[in-house]
Amino acid sequence: MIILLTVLCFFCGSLMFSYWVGLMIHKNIRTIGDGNPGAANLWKSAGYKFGLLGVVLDFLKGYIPLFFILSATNLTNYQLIPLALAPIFGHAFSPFLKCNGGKSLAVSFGVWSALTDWRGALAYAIILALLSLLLQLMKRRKSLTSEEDGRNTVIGMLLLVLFFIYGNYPNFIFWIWFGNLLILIYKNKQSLFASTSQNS
Ligand SMILES: O=P(O)(O)OC[C@H](O)CO
Repeated sequence: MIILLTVLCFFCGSLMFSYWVGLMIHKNIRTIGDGNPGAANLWKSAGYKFGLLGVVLDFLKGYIPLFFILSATNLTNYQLIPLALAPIFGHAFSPFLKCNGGKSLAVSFGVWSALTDWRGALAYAIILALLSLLLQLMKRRKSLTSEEDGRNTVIGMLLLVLFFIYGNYPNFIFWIWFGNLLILIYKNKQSLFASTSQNS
């Protein structure tokens, strides 16, 4: 059953809603900004209404499968590890985009919301907001580059472990966190290793 559910979760994550919503309104978001097929580029190319739609859909494809699995099954903690990582992996390596999917930020929020009763996702959102604010103050400008956003995404996930340690979360949460971190590092590798001088 775990294999079947993992495949189902992977399939949910691989549904590239932001990209497809863009195509429906004749926008190829892969040609916008950093080319990521996520909600931010949908927002940039089609405005906030479509951007929010992309955020919600990409969030729900992580939240809904995990929510139902947690509600309807009695799987043990460690059995949840592949199930939780599958939607994140599905978005990052979507077969619908020839395994070249998105950065998996929105779907990660969905997964953590379901897994931690919103707490982990809220903590991650606060960490990201603080990191962005700090960088904006340091740089004395309003918007961050996509490289800076990418770096914040990874640093924020790294710092999220402090919340899980403080909250005495069980071990399997740390394995999911570690898998999520590795996927984010891989998907943001260009931002992480880009020269800072290029962006300043
Ligand atoms: O990480 P993704 O692919 O869900 O995209 C979300 C945002 O567009 C990233 O800034």
